[in-house]
Amino acid sequence: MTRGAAGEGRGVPERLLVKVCGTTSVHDALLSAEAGADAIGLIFAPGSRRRVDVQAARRISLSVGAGVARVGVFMNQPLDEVLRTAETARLSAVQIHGEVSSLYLGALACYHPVLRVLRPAELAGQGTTPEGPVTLMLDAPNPGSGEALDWAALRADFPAGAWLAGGLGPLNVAEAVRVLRPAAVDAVSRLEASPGVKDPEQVRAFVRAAREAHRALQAESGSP
Ligand SMILES: O=C(O)c1ccccc1NCC(=O)[C@H](O)[C@H](O)COP(=O)(O)O
Repeated sequence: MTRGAAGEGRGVPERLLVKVCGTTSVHDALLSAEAGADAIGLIFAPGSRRRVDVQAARRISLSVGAGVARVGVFMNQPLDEVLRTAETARLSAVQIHGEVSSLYLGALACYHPVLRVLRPAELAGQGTTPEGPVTLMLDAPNPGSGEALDWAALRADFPAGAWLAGGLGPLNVAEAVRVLRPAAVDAVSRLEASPGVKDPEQVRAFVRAAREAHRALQAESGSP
């Protein structure tokens, strides 16, 4: 991955990962996998309309196999709950929202790759997302709300190597990729027919638009 200081002369990442979040069924997991997604998100955060139970998540994870990353999404949940869920649901990474300590993140990172979610107001001064098991991810203040961020305003502070979420969909992902050059894009609301149920056309169009945008950036910059 090409990295650099936040904002300054950011390169084009070698790969753009695409994550389709809020998967609640084997049917939708296979749809995302067939559309070419690199990762699916399984939400365990309390109160989410897309929350999935651990046994259903396990069936979903096993259905897509090792070729698609299974990211468990948690919000202010105890460490032992996250670790037990990750094991039972066969997660390959955990995404952590909310107020947690660096000790908590460090302990989790001993066992699983961690996506640490930040809101726009927390971005300043983060620098580059660190090499290693904790990767930064920018999301809207109200996750899963479909609210898009002001990418141009965040450009100077967006850490190289970070993931991007927040109101992304087939119609705007190309612009977000062009402005912020994230290492990965993640979406849920704009890919749904109803909460927790995917719209196949939107999922396919999102993956396609993200890939095309990344290819165009690579071509422009002369990267292979
Ligand atoms: O989607 C939810 O219901 C949710 C609830 C609580 C914590 C996280 C949640 N979603 C996490 C995601 O990774 C979403 O894909 C991300 O917030 C983007 O959502 P959207 O803006 O709706 O595309």
